Amino acid sequence: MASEIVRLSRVSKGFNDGDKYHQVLDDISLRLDTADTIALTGPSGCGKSTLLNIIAGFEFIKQGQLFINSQSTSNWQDKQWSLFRRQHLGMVFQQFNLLTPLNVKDNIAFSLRLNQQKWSPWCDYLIEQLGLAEVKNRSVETLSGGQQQRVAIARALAHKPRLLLADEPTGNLDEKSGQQVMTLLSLLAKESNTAILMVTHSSDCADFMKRRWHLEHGKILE
Ligand SMILES: Nc1ncnc2c1ncn2[C@@H]1O[C@H](COP(=O)(O)OP(=O)(O)OP(=O)(O)O)[C@@H](O)[C@H]1O
Repeated sequence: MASEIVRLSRVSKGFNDGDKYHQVLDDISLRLDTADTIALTGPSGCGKSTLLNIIAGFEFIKQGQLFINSQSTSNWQDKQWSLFRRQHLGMVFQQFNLLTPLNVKDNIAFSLRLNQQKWSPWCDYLIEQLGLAEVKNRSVETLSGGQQQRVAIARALAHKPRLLLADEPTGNLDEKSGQQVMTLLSLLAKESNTAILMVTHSSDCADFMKRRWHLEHGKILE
């Protein structure tokens, strides 16, 4: 049965822009469950990354409430946020944030170690499915952009997180590679029982997700 992973209740968020206040999210309520895969769309600058950053605990809210795994995060300190990120969250952001001197396997193993987890057959499966078997011992800095993107996906899914937050995960790929990555991402997330919230500007990529949230003028339309 689907259970709640993330719930926002009447959340507003804005930033000071010189002497003006720029409202980005306006009284938003939404809920994301275990079985969800959601494409987050909307024009540039509408607040998509801000919403992801709030859910990951990188941006804080003063108005409204954020619940993670049905617990209010209002009093969470850094320690609780980092525990949540390590145990339950996978992230693929526009900059892959890979550890460039390390090889593919060590990049994945490093993030597992942070969570006291060991290499498992699932990790070998991810490497194989994502077409990285032949380059697994190569330093990630010698890989192409598309290969690095796939390493970032493998690393994000290695600990079978409850939720994957992805910000334009196919942004640097050509259309065909983008479609391949989306097919794999959807398949692997399903196998690891991981929900997805994915920012995308591509309607084709959005079609891989079951639901769509469109963010505009601070509001979400489903
Ligand atoms: N830390 C910050 N300080 C000030 N303004 C910010 C901050 N973060 C985001 N903003 C502003 O909030 C608005 C929303 O930014 P955000 O990056 O969330 O948009 P986006 O929808 O992800 O854009 P894009 O599709 O271009 O990546 C923008 O006007 C941006 O300048």
